Amino acid sequence: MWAIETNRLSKRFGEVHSLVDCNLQVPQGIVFGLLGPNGAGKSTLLRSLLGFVRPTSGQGAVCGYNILHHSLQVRQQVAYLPGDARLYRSMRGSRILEMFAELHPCGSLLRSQAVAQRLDLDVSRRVAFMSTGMRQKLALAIVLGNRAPVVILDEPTANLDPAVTASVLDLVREARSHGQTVVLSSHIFSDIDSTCDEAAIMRSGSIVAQHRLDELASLHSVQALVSKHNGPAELPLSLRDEATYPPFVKFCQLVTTTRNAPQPNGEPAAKLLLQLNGSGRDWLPWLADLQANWPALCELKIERAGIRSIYDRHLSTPTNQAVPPVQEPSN
Ligand SMILES: Nc1ncnc2c1ncn2[C@@H]1O[C@H](COP(=O)(O)OP(=O)(O)OP(=O)(O)O)[C@@H](O)[C@H]1O
Repeated sequence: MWAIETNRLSKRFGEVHSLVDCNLQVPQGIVFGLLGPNGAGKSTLLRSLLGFVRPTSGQGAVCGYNILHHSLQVRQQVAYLPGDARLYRSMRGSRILEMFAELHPCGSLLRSQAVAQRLDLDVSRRVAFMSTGMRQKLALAIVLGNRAPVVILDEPTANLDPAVTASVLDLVREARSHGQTVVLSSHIFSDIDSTCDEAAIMRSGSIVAQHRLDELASLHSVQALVSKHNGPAELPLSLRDEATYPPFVKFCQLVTTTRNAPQPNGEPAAKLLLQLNGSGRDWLPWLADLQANWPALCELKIERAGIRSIYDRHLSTPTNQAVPPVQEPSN
């Protein structure tokens, strides 16, 4: 049984298609990342699972409970941190922790107090007098103190400083060690890379990619600017057709960009995206040759390919154009 499963889940708000045939399967007991640009539909998806948004069509289940017909049971299985958690402003933090611990069958005041302490939160203050980050810590103490089978966190580390973010991510890993499934919606690639076992990318209301992160370990991504100013900007022959790629090149795309590089002549630059598999011993000499023979290529940046490289690939392709299939490392 999946912890979370959706089948062609769709939601339309008037003319806005927030979810479009969204298919998702989240295995039990893992930390699962959900990424996507603003407006991709992440919050709508999470809210649909919990019954806060009624889907226009499609199906979904949480721990086997149908999201349309067993909404109460679904909520009993889930500890949910909304993206815009709002708490009663006149209440003190301590009273809020008590109230939420009583409300949920898997809640625990002691555990929530312990989380608040780890996050260094003074729970004696009234919510109205807390800073944005303090309110976020309070909401996290409610949710991460809960032992529900599924924990859904919509941008949990927004507004938190780096030290608190690290503590929150530790708590997420601890939740997994207790057998909980955690869904983490975030814009922060490093949080996803360091914490998640698997991640999905949403775009325009659909899941466009889903990956186990350990499968990305032997991939490197290369980004470089291609500046017409220094010579021809076209791809070399060997990179124009997949059939002639060197064996370690898993992906290659030249993307026109106006974002990154104002060119001296004001023209848009192009960006080369490469994905290379295997040991650097194999591909570093090839990359050095490529640069030596292609003067337009500059500002090479090589990184271990985390989820960001997959994200860039999917987001750099226009919506009406198919993204090349993902090539997993063959080793
Ligand atoms: N209640 C609503 N009424 C109308 N449109 C909505 C509503 N909720 C969401 N939308 C629209 O649905 C789309 C998806 O929004 P959603 O909040 O799910 O995106 P998101 O991926 O969570 O974005 P972000 O990263 O900015 O939080 C957006 O176009 C948004 O304007």
